[in-house]
Amino acid sequence: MDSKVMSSPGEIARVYKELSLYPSLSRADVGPVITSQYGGKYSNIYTEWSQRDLERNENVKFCRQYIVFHDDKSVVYSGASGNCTEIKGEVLSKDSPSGDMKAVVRESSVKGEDKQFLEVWSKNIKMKSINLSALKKHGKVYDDASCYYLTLFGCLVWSHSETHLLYVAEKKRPKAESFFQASNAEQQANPNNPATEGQFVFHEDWGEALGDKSCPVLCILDIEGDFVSVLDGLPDDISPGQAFWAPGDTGVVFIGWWHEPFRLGLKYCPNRRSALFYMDLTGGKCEQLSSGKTSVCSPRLSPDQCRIAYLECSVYGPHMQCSKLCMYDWYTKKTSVVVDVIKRPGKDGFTGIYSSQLSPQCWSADSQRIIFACPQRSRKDLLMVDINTGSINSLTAKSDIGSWCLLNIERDLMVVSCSSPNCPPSLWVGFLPGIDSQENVDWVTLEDSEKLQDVDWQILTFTPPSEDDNSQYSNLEFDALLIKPKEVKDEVKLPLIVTPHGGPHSVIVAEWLLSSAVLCRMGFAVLLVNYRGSIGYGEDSIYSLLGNVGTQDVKDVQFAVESVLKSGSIDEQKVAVSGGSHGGFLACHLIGQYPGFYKACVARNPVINMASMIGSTDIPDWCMVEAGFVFNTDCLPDAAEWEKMLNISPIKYVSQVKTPVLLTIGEDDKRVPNKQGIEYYKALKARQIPVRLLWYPGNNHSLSKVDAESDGFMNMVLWMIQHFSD
Ligand SMILES: CC(=O)N[C@@H](C)C(=O)N[C@@H](C)C(=O)O
Repeated sequence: MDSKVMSSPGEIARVYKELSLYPSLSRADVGPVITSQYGGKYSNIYTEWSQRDLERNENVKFCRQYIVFHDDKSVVYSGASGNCTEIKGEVLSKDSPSGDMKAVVRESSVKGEDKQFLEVWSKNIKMKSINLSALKKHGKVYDDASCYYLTLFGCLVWSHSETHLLYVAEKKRPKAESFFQASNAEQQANPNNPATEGQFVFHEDWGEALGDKSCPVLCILDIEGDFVSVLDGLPDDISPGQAFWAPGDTGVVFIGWWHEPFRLGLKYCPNRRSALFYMDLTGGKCEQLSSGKTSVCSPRLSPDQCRIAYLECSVYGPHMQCSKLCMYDWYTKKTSVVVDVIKRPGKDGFTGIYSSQLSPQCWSADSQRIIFACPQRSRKDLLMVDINTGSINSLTAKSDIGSWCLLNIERDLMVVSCSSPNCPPSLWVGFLPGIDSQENVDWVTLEDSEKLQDVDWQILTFTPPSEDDNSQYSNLEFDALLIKPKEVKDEVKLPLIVTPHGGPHSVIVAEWLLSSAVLCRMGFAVLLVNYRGSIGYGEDSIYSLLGNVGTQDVKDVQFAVESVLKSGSIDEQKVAVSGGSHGGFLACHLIGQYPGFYKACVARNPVINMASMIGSTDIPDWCMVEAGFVFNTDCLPDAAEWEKMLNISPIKYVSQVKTPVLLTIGEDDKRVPNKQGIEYYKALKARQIPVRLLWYPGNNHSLSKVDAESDGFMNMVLWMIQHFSD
C-alpha cells in the first residue's frame, strides 16, 4: 500500500516553520568562579544561539546566561538567569579573563554610513568607544570569530594583563578612485607619490564565503593609551589569523597561511600550507614555530601557559584529512605528536581526528589532557587525550545521543551541545573527572529540547560487494543514516529520499538536521550515505576515493539504496535523490548511471564537469586531487588529465538521463561556479528531459540565506511529489 505523504504546500510550510523554530548553539563562555556570601561557588555561563526567523528573513542571534553552582567537581545547582536577548550589531565580543570587563566590536550606522567601533565595557559603563573606521588604520574587522567552528582568521583576545586587545582586520587599501578626480590633487602636485592605484585593481580573496577577506593584518588596541597599532614585521608572503597572546604577553602567537603564488579557497579546506608563528613584541622578531611544510590550525595555550596544542595535516591532497594533534613546548621549543594519523581504526574503535577547529578552550585544568569533539564514523563523540601517553578515551561513546559538540571547557567544567536526528540541540554541562578517575561524566542539562516522538533513526553499516572492493584499500566499510517516521503500518511503503553528502571528504553525523526532520514528518524516509571517502572512518577510507570519484562513491550510494529497498519497507517507485556540491555531482551521476531508477533529482550547485570547473573554481587543486592527480600551482593539467576530469564527471552520462532534474543555483558561488549548473541545464533541455533551474541572487555555495534555504526546500519536495505521480 502507498503511504500518504503530505503534499499541500501550505501544510508543508507550516511543518517547516514549526521545526525551524529550534535554535542551535554557536558559543558558550564560562565566567570566573565567584563565591557567594553564603560560601557557595558558582560560575556564569554566557551562551549564543542562532535561529531562523522566516518572517524577517534572517538568522537571528540571541544570548542567554545560566548560573552553575558547583564544588569544582560536580554541579550542585544550575538554571537560566534571565531570558533571551537578541544580539544586534555586535561583530565580536569577549569578556576579559577576570570577568571585570567586556570588549565588543560593533557595527553601527552613523549618518547613514556603516562604521565599526571597538568598545570596552566595565561594570555598567561603556568606558571606551573607539571609532575604528575613522582611525583609518585598517579596513573592516574580521567577523569570522563570532562562532568558533567557523573561525578561519578572526579573533578578539584580551592580553593576560587585560591592558590590550588583539584582533584581525583587513589591511588598509589605497582609495579606489580615478587618477583624474579632484581629490587626487595631492598626487597631481607630486606625481612621484601615487595616492591612488586607480579604481580597477583586482584584489585576490580567500575564495568561497571569504570574498571580503584578502590581506588580514594583526591589530592591537592599547586600552589605556587609546591607541591602535597594526603589527608589522611579519613575513610578506603570509596572511595571519587565529592569534592569541604569548605567555607573559611578550608577543603574539598566530597561524600564518602562505598566499603566494596565489590564494586558494580556504573554506572546508584545512589543507592549505600554513605554520605557527610567534611575533616577539619586545624585540620585534617574527619566528616560525612549526615546519612550514604542513597545514596547521587551532593553536590553544594550556592553562599553565607551558604548551600550545594544535592540529596538523598535510598540504594539498584531499581537502579534509585525518589530522595529527601536535604540541609545542614553549620553554623547550620542542614539538611532539600527541595523536598521530589513523589509517585504519584499531580495536579501541578510535578512527582518528577529523576536526578542523578545536573549541576556544580545550585543555583540562591540570594541563595534562585535551578534550575535543570529533566525528567517529556516523556519530560525533567527545574525546579526551592524555598528552603524556597519547591515550584516548571517549567520554560519550556509550551514549544514545547522536552528536556531541564541545562548546567550551574552563577549569574542567565542560559546556556541550547535543542533538540527534529526532532531538534538536540541547545545552549540557558536566565536570571532567580527575586524571586517574574511572568515573563517568555526570551531565546536567541547562536547556533541554523536546524529542520528536514520531521520528526514528538508525545507523546502517555496509560492506561493499567483492567486485566493488578497492584493491589498494581493501575491506573498507561505510555507513548510512536512515531516518524515517516511527509508526508505519506494516502494509505501508514509504517514499525514499537518498542524500549523499558533499565534500566528498565530509560526513553526515547523527545530529539535528532540519530538512530530514521535516521530510520525516511529511511521511518520507531519508537515507544519508557516508560512502567510502567520508571522514571519520580512518585515513585509508579518504584516500580510497582519490581518482575513483564518479564510480566508487556512486556505487556505494547505489549499494546502500538497493540494500535498504530489500527491507521491503520502501516504495521502489518513489525513490528520489538530492545532494549539494559533490553530493550534487553524485545525484547527477546516479541518474545518469542508473537511468530511470530515481524518479526525481534535486541538485544544489552540483559539480557537473570537473574539466570546465578547474579554471573557474577557488579550489582548482580539488579537481586535480579528486581525479587522482597531484596538484601543483605552476603546472597546467596535461591533455590526459583534462580527459580524465571530463570522463569522471556527470556530464559524460547526460545522454542516459531519464529523471526530471531541479537545479538550485547560487549566483555568487565561487566554489562550484553557477556555470556548472547552467551547463547541465542546457544539456538536459537539449535532450527534452524535464529540468527547472532556480537562481538565487546574493547567495553563495551553501544557499543558506533563510529565504534561499526555505524556498529551496519547498521546491525540492514539491518537485519530488510532482514526479512521484508521473
Ligand atoms: C571542498 C569542497 O568544498 N568541495 C565541494 C565540491 C563540496 O562538495 N562542498 C560541500 C562540503 C558542500 O556541501 O558544499
